[in-house]
Amino acid sequence: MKVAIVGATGAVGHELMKVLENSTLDFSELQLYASPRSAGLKLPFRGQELTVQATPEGAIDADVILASAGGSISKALAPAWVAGGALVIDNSSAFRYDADVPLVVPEVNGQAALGHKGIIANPNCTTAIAVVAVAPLHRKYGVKRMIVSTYQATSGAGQKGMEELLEQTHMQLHGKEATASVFAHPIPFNVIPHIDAFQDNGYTKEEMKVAWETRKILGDENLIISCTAVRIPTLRTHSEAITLELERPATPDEARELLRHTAGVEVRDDPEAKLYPMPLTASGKYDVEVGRIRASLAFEGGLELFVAGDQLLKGAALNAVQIAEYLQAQGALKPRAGAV
Ligand SMILES: NC(=O)C1=CN([C@@H]2O[C@H](COP(=O)(O)OP(=O)(O)OC[C@H]3O[C@@H](n4cnc5c(N)ncnc54)[C@H](OP(=O)(O)O)[C@@H]3O)[C@@H](O)[C@H]2O)C=CC1
Ligand SMILES: N[C@@H](CC(=O)OP(=O)(O)O)C(=O)O
Repeated sequence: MKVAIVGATGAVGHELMKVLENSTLDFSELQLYASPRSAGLKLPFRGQELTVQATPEGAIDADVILASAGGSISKALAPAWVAGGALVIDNSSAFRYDADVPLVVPEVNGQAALGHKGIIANPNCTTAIAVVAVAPLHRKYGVKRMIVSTYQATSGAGQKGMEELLEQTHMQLHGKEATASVFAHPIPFNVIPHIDAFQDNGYTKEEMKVAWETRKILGDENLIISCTAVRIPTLRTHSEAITLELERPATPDEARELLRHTAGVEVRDDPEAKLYPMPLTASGKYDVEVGRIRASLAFEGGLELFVAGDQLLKGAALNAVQIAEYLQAQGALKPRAGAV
């Protein structure tokens, strides 16, 4: 089984290599691709040095391609990768809303990927983190309405997002004015309620992705979802305050018990002991932290929660590798016929 990463030098690509290093996925070869400027760069993997290649225009000799070079690259090249026989697990938003492309979080709807050839889409990071916690509650209590406020790290905008936070913080601490380039305004000591483009309805595209993609993953087009997405000056991990109106009432204890037995979730919920989800503790972790679980004052029988998930992991690299691991474990991932 040959695996390729396209976008290996980026923020998600870096995490893909780390996750693959410790993955149970059975593969014999890893190929790394990025833009021509990175060609020749050597990156360590399992005690070896792998050379980054410029991404070719056509097919890639790999069985699984983990794509994380942005939507325009995926849109332009994924059809050729699929024509070459590869299964493409795409981190970009290019194909997420196509009816014939499954949008997958393995713990929630892994079966949607079974028997599928071609492209499998990895969800938006904010959405993936939220659904890990919300899916079991939806299954048991029926979510009617979901209101989300996000606190999103700068690495959501890639490597250059983290660099802008660090450089601008240094400048501001030295009394120099910081000019925004990646973000709409200077990010240090600030919060910016603007992620991705504003839509005609006044929401941003990031906010609408949470609504569109949560409905697709949970398979429930009736779910009412409203999100406010905010960029904050942290390096990694997205946090989210989530309010749920439920069809059948749930107590915080019942929700805690259910979430304690949910794959991909770590219940971190002991306010007296100052234990709750935070980027400081969730960064680098595979599980999504869930805490501050309490009865909602806004919706009778509903719940309030706070989640923190490393969006470079569960929101991107980890989820993509977990899709491949899941398919292999189900016997649904095989080398291409005739491949050498
Ligand atoms: N950051 C996040 O939290 C999340 C990101 N995603 C998605 O993952 C994708 C990657 O994001 P991220 O890692 O953050 O971005 P980065 O900007 O950090 O990395 C981009 C990667 O794409 C490569 N690349 C750029 N242009 C080309 C090109 N013309 N041909 C081939 N490769 C190219 C870059 O190579 P080089 O270094 O050579 O320029 C680099 O490896 C995006 O689609 C993003 O939307 C999804 C979920 C979460
Ligand atoms: N938009 C997210 C990261 C991201 O790349 O999302 P998407 O894969 O939906 O484009 C953020 O800025 O935090």
